[in-house]
Amino acid sequence: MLLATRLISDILVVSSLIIVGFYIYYKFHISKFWKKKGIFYLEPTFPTGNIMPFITGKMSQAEFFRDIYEQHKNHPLIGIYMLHKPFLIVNDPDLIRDVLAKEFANFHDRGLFCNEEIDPLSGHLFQLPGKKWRNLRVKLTPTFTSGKIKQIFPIMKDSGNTLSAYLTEKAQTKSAVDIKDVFAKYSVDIIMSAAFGISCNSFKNPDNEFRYWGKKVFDPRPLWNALVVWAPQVFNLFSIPFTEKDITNFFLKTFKETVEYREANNIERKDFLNLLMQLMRNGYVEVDDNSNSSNVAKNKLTMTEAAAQAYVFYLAGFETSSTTATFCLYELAQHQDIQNKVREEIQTQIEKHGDLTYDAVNDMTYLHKVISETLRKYPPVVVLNRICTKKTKLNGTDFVIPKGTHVAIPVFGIHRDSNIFFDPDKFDPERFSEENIKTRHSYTYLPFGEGPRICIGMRFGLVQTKYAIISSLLKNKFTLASNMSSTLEYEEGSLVLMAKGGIHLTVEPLK
Ligand code: HEM
Repeated sequence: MLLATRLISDILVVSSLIIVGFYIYYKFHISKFWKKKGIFYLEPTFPTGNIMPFITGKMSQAEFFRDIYEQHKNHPLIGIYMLHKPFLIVNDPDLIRDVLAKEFANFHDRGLFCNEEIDPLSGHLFQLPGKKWRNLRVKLTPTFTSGKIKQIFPIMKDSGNTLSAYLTEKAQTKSAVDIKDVFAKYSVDIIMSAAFGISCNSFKNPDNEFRYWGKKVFDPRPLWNALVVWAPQVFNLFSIPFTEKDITNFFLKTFKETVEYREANNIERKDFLNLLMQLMRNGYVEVDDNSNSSNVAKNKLTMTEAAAQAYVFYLAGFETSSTTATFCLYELAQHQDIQNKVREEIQTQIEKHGDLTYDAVNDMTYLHKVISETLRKYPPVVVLNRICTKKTKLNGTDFVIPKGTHVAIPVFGIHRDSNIFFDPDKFDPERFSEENIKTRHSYTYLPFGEGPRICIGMRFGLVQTKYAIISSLLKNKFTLASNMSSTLEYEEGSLVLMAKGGIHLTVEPLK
């Protein structure tokens, strides 16, 4: 008994000493990093640095960075601490261009968790660093050409028709719909069909397992999501995967089964899965007819590597596009004049092209402005991340960014900056007229990121989002449901910008 008591008190003394030691180290060494560098910084608190509000889920990542940006935007650079790690927020558009493009060679990675051994699905384009990322990006780029997307377009049309039929039925009774849920069904159907070759039919079968896993992947996990971005070394340290085991098993199994089925039955279908199978078989994607690049055999993808890419198409493509379509319709429901103008353009282009073709969608220039403005006001990815891989002096500053420094670009804050976008809370598609675009620095509008690591699926995401809006508006009119406010709160623990409580709209047939 006496021995046990002594042991406990020894443990307490040792732990207290460790905590006090770490506190002193934090207070007098770690937290002095930015001060010593002469960079404007926010005073950290032990042990979480500056990120307490979103580790505890009190604030969304979007609002956290927007508030810092808004309060200190006169500083081109701001130093903050994520736990014990110094992070550099870059506010100035010229410096942002340096990080994302000019000095890309020193900022090519995002510094996120990636460990294919303990988490096989983490080995995808978004999270991979260095040479592995570069090689994969080269291989995957031909997957997203305009020609390839045109080939995949019929998959979008199928899902668009199902979406349209669903909304038309709801309109008969002038019902309120949770539009985020509706667009999530539409997007999951497209991406599961295009990347995994699976037909989900989420409208007829809302509880299908693909919807279930899709929801699970995006369940808000404030601490987990904060760690993967801001302190990914925690996962390596304890050998824990970021992706939950059952999610990994599900996606790997689904991918492998479809690949084996297609191979056994010699099935060729125009979709991403087919292109990933080409990368497994040959190491390259067959180029479009009109392209002059050559098909040179390169390293082939393994089944797991290819599955990780299908998974990232799902991850990066599903939530971003459905969120954009949701916010877009939310704004159109509040601006009937804009809604009518979009609908008129849709009808005109369908008449001109004789059908709702890929080219007709691309000719809808007003719709493009409307989606661009939606992505300005509600960028799904609120912060861009990079890590400095070689010490770099940024142009026009005396500051040398040390190797290993994490960099954050506060997209949401910049998009809502009244000095850049006058009256930023106003929804105004004309901000994206050719003349108005020319008046702005090109690095002040970053919904898809920029530079060599820009979103690879941008074209696909835009067409998918536009098709959702077209399918919704053709026969129906939308207004805000009675329980909806014209101001929104955002989900705290979410990786992408998401409205709290969903977005509810009333749908009725066009007169
Ligand atoms: C409206 C829809 C979308 C938005 C707003 C969006 C936004 C973004 C952003 C901001 C990035 C980071 C760029 C950077 O760090 O500079 C990104 C990267 C990426 N996106 Fe998208 N995205 C969308 C749709 C898609 C779709 C449909 C796919 C695939 C089917 C996709 C696949 C990816 C991938 C693989 C990356 C990582 C690229 C790399 O690191 O090389 N995205 N996206």
